[in-house]
Amino acid sequence: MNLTTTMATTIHTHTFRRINTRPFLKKLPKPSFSSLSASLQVTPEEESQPSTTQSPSFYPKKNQTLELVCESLAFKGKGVCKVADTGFVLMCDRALPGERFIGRVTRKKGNYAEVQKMKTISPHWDFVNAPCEYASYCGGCKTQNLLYEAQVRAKEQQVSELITHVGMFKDLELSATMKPIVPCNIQFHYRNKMEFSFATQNWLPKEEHEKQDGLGSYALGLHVPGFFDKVLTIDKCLLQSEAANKVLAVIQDGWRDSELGLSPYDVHTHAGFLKHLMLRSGSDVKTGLTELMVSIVNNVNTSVGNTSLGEEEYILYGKPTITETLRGIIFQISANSFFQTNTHQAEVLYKIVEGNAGLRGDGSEIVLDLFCGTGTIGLTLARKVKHVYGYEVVPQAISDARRNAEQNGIHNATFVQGDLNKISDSFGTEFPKPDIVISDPNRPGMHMKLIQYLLKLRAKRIVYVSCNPATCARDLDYLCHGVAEKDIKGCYKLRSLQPVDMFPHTPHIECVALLELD
Ligand SMILES: C[S@@+](CC[C@H](N)C(=O)[O-])C[C@H]1O[C@@H](n2cnc3c(N)ncnc32)[C@H](O)[C@@H]1O
Repeated sequence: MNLTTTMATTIHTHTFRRINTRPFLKKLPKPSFSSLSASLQVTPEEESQPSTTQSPSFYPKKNQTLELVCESLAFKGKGVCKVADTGFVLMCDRALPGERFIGRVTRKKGNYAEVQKMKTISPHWDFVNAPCEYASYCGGCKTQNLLYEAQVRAKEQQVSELITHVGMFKDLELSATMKPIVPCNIQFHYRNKMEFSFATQNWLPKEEHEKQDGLGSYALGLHVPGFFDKVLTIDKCLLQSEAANKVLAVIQDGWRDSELGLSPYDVHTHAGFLKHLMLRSGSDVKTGLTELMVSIVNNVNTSVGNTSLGEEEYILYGKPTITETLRGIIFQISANSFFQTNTHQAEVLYKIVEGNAGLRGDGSEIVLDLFCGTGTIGLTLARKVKHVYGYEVVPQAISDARRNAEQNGIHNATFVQGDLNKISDSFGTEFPKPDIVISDPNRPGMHMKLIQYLLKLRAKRIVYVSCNPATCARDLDYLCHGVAEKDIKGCYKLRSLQPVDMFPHTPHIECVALLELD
């Protein structure tokens, strides 16, 4: 039978306290990427050693080996190398700023090529030993052996480049608006949710073959980057809590037991039963209990895609939700609902959002909370405003948001389920004109229809929270400069742009942008 199952296990653990990030920021040196001049040596395919020939009209051949120096990190954490004379760009996974290495050209794309790292000649400037034994292969963390201060500098640099080149905000305009990145004071065990995949084949790096012998052919772990069918078995992830690691270890010990008859899902044949394991941790403020298993949820997913959550949910043990506390508000979250995965840094993020919202605090303003999830941002603002209207596509998240409002005694918040990519012309007639719009879309950013709606609405302030600086730059460009091909004029001014690091050791970057009517 092609029934595939996602098992979601939720556990209780500690809530982190918010820590002042300012003192750390002062210590961060300014980005210094421009001080490194990229060097590149070209090797003809037939020669085994890299040569020192440089061509001004360089265009690499597939399989060509090159000596390269990584200049900076691009979106998704790939290292950027450039040909000195022509600026031709080569992208290399796991190359870090300052690292000199031999790379092989694997793919040519329009105006850049992809390179695979073969051998490091000299390490990058800020090398540190990665504490995780899987760091060299796992797709979760890619920059663990880059000093954390250098990681955040690289992220800040990326945001600045995207907003200049994609967002078309000029350097001068940007220097007045872009703020230094807010780092994350907790750099390990910060994730309250991790998703692992089951697979029929356990991928092992060559040197690990012997060491891990005996694990069998099945795998439960994280995907090897770039391969939808290769999973690296791991029994401990340094990004999740120690409690979640204990649960993972127990499951690793037992799930291959043939008597249980739980075979992993096979992405090629679509046979098998277990597809994903999601571990979520929360905090129980009432009991203060930690490391308590509160629920096991079986989520049935009949799609053959890689989505982890499907159509039906069965509570196998315990409660349907876990509890989390943010900015003094208690949230109940069900397995299908989005919740910020770094609770500690979500506190920091939401404080920035509130600061940007610039609420008068006299209870007179209307807030529109787009992509509201379980209502987290709207509910943290509700006590200062007249009314919050939240929109979200996932029905369970809307039920959670309504229940969260009720349980926290908040009666001035309305949550509506709806797809913001498919808004009708009448969207917005059901609520009064908002003074402040909060928009927190997922990675694809905002649909053009929504952008057009916002440009017509002309709320005095938009706070745009983004987990993808590329689509954030695009949407800010539309809102501020308009969309020429559609003859739409922009009407906002970018007042501030604040990158926030929510995910140390990974390429992900969060940003909060403040737009005000021009
Ligand atoms: C980055 S999360 C933000 C959630 C919330 N603001 C928070 O901080 O917890 C993005 C949310 O947008 C929702 N979403 C994604 N696509 C959507 C769409 N087309 N229409 C409405 N909501 C959508 C997701 O389900 C998710 O809850």
